[in-house]
Amino acid sequence: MLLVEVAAASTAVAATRSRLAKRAVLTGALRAAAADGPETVAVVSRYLGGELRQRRTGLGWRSLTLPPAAAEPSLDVLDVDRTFAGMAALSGPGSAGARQQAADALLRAATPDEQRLLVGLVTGEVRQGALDALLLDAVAEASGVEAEMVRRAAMLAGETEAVAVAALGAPSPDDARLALGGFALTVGRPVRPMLAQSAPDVPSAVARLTEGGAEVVVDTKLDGIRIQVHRDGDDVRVWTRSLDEITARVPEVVAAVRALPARVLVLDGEALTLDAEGRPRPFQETASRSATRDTDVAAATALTPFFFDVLHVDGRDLLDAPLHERLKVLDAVAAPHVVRRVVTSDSDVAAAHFADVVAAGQEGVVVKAADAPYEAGRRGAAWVKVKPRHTLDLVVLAVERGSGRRAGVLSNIHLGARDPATGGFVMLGKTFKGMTDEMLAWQTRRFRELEVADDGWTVTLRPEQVVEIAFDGLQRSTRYPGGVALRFARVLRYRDDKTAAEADTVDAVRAMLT
Ligand SMILES: Nc1ncnc2c1ncn2[C@@H]1O[C@H](COP(=O)(O)OP(=O)(O)OP(=O)(O)O)[C@@H](O)[C@H]1O
Repeated sequence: MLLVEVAAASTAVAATRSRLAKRAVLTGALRAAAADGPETVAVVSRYLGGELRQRRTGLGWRSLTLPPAAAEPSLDVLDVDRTFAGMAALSGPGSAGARQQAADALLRAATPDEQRLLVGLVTGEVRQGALDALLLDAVAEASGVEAEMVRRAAMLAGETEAVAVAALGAPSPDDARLALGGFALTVGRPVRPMLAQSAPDVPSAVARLTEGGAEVVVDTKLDGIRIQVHRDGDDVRVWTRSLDEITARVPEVVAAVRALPARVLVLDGEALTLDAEGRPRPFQETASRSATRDTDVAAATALTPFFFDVLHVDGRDLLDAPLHERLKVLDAVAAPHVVRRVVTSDSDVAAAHFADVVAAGQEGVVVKAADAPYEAGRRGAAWVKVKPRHTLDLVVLAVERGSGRRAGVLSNIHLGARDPATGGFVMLGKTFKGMTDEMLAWQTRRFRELEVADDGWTVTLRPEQVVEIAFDGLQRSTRYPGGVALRFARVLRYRDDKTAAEADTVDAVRAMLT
């Protein structure tokens, strides 16, 4: 299959706002790929989702200067994939130059449309969560199976490519169903974590879940890093929320799980650093601890794992078991490391637990439907988080140079919410508050990597860096284009475990304006 067909599909998807039209284009492209065989489906499903198959190519987007484009399309998708694989495999002296040459040759052979696609793939610009969801629907349509089956398989596989290959490679819809049914939870292969919706306070969270007097689980929300731990005998591996493996960096988590009384286990939880009294230390410490490879720092700030869910134990898959059953198993296998919770249908009891945990320095609670299964990868209705302070995950659109004490660093950041209607971002305000010296140094480096323009005062960025912002309230605004602005916005932390596609939307922000 020619790359130009994928480029045309990608342009057509971006050009329409209709989900149906987008899905039809993706379905057509996937069918064309399927006619060429599984290798082509593998590459095309990645490219349509906006990413390369290679996690890292070593190519920096800044080094991509566009040579003149080719007049006629000639590139085959499999050749393009091989070229990127070659670049990724280069190492040692001279590899940067060789990579550059290979990129230049590839871009020279590409038409303008193809160049746009290739640059988008290298920079990650076209990648979006919404696109992945659409792509899965297109896989379902192209293979004639139910969308729900495809989604479930993708969550269990932790990726779309393998699922597209399995579904589209099957000779009939029944065979495709069979192939998709084969994606089970596999110990050693992480699944996408279940996510939570939010509610402004405990009574509304409880009310959402207790219709008919049902009980809810009110779990302590710990402010650490999400961990998914798989154990198979003595082999223990740990992944983050974004499914990056961090096993080597968290030996204390590995040791704690090895000491539990089960041979095979998949646990979901949070790791954090505690002080001598057992109160959580500031999140920044947990974050820098889990990112470091420095053994001195690691020894000084040990991480403690806490678990709030179990997905598998000794041959038994628990994804479809109701939460109350999973928690019984969790208590039996992970007792010393289980998150504190109450089970109730009484909103006052839930609110009292919330007050207790916040007083103890924890972040809030997650209220969960006791009878719900584990919905891997879904921000479903069964988990609702409540925090005492307002926060939003926004995207940094630009940054201004600091002055005075901050001369020489990039300081005041422009904050944007995602606008699903346009695929762009809407500015909600600026802030230079809440940044530690360490954060200022980090962001000055980071924002230079994302720079697209610099007028001498403001540096415009590629909208990729997610930042978690605390604020005191919202106000209507004529100054900002979304009609809404943040009051007293301050930086809590940079979120490297989230992509811009996962940032909060301007609609969600407007809905908070009451
Ligand atoms: N007891 C708990 N149950 C579920 N999630 C918990 C719990 N304690 C802490 N968490 C964290 O809260 C998050 C749930 O919120 P959500 O799914 O919206 O993810 P998030 O966007 O990373 O949230 P946040 O920024 O609020 O931590 C989980 O990803 C997990 O890291």
